[in-house]
Amino acid sequence: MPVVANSWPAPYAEKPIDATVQIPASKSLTNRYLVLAALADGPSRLRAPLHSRDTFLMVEALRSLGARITEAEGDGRFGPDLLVEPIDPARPLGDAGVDCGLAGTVMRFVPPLAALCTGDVEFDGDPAARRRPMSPTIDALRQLGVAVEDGGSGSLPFRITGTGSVAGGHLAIDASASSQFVSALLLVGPRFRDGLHLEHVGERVPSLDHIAMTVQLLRDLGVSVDDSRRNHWVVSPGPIRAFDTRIEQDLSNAGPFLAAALATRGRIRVPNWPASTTQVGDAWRDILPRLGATVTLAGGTLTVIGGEKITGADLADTSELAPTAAALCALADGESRLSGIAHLRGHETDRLAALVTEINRLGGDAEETADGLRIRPRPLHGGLFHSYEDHRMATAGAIIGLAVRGVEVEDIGTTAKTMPEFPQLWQEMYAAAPAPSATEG
Ligand SMILES: O=C(O)C1=C[C@@H](OP(=O)(O)O)[C@@H](O)[C@H](O)C1
Ligand SMILES: C=C(OP(=O)(O)O)C(=O)O
Repeated sequence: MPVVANSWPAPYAEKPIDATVQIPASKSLTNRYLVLAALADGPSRLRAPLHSRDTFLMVEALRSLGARITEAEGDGRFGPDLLVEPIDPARPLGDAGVDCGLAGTVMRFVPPLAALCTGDVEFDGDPAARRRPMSPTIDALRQLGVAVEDGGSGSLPFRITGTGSVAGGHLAIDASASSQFVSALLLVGPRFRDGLHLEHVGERVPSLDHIAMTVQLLRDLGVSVDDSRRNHWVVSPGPIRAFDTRIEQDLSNAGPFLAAALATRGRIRVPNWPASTTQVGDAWRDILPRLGATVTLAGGTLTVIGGEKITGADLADTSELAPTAAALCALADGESRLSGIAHLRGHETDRLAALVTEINRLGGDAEETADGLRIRPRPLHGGLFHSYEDHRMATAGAIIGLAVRGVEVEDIGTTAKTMPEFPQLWQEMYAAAPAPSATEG
């Protein structure tokens, strides 16, 4: 029986798990392609896209700005394809409202798009969304001559009044709190009259891989982007080509499943691993061997085999992979340092504080550093792992629960943000493990 309401007893693996898993599509790719389709020069199709809370919120946001989005039967295991007819910036909006939920991609990517429309758009989100950094977006739009009413808060909620066009040109922002401030403006930049020369001023920009993904997608759709100068991005004005594309599975969300190989000394296979990709989750191929796993990519299948033990490691710039990596480090037999992730304090929750609190609650030894975490080995025990409305905290708890008896994860349903199927897929993976023998456990 669960120890508290709304808690999920994490499956504990008596034996090594040996399973093949299929992961739903990438949130970052799906939501970028949705925005690009809404701005494209004709109708587009997303094949096998992600269907999760964050993509649902994006679809609804784009519909409220006038995009027509419908479903069509496809061959994806996790839901239908999406057909998108672009927005017409000249068509006046009625009273439009955008619910951002807790989705960074919605709260950062949609406002510049609303600025291109004609009319008022009200933005709000979950209570936790009001705590996420937004002022670079608000400042950027004002620099571009767009009216934004935020009551002086610099955060959600706010209202944008679009006039149907944005001149664009040079724009300086501080994107040190999130790469999404850069990606958001680049995605819309080709539709500004003069294009966009975006300059970052401030501490270093985090999650650069996500900006590289944005640049690559724009180029793939015929947009000229010059990113040859550090902290400068120049986007030429011009059309965004309509497309018909298949969305890769989410390699970041593959992480918790791959981690199961390390946590249980097992073996996990993920087929259809892309041969080349812009997803940050491809970095699992570098990270997991440093934690003691053997990783091979052959015939399009990534295979991860857990070692006898998880080794500690120094891992830099793990971005959204950090909570998964931290869960493994909490199970390691050596010290680990995760650096370059100070900005995780502004994610779904303050992830550095949350990880330290929850790992230590289970008996672990984790502490915050200026820009990350230090985790030392100490035996863990069962208990309640809080998820803070954060999908990656919930999956971190599930990973620890594989190796530590009696872990319960509070609100596993929060995984619906990017992977509503998580509890089912986790159970399927677990059920694929050899049954425990009568003499053990
Ligand atoms: O553009 C994107 O799709 C994302 C960018 C990153 O944001 P930050 O730069 O805030 O880390 C990442 O952590 C987030 O999960 C998704
Ligand atoms: C930081 C994340 O999400 P968001 O897109 O809401 O920023 C994440 O998924 O780890």
